[in-house]
Amino acid sequence: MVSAAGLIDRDGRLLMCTRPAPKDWAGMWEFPGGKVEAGERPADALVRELKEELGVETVDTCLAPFSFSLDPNQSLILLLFLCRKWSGTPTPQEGQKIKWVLPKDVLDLDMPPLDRPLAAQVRDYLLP
Ligand SMILES: Nc1nc2c([nH]c(=O)n2[C@@H]2O[C@H](COP(=O)(O)OP(=O)(O)OP(=O)(O)O)[C@@H](O)[C@H]2O)c(=O)[nH]1
Repeated sequence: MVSAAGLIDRDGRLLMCTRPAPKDWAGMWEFPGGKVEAGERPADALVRELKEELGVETVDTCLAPFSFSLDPNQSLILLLFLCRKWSGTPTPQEGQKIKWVLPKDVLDLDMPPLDRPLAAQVRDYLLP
């Protein structure tokens, strides 16, 4: 199971990150996050990953469950939370690129297959 975050800034933009090599889907744009470890709660995993990957701090009550995506074998579950409150400025900690993207532009990015339907849902949710 993987937890990922749609970080939304005050202008309603989404933070997207590239996957650094040699990870799978390297160079593609994804939601920040990572694998939930054994015995870990999904929201706690995401709090940990956001600190590790971006140096931002948040708490589980600021992570709103939004949607999920499944691979064809249903062996990977990608849980997407939305988050509007954190402290610190997102700064790449693992060599990834990051950028703030307007919802209308998010589907223009090259992204892993599980992310595309989630990105479409977030876009529709955020667009007026
Ligand atoms: N973090 C993240 N992982 C995603 C997304 N979409 C997606 O298919 N994945 C997949 O979820 C899996 C776990 O992601 P990850 O590699 O970021 O996990 P991690 O940071 O714990 O990795 P590690 O094994 O290097 O410690 C990968 O197979 C990755 O391809 C996404 O938007 N964000």
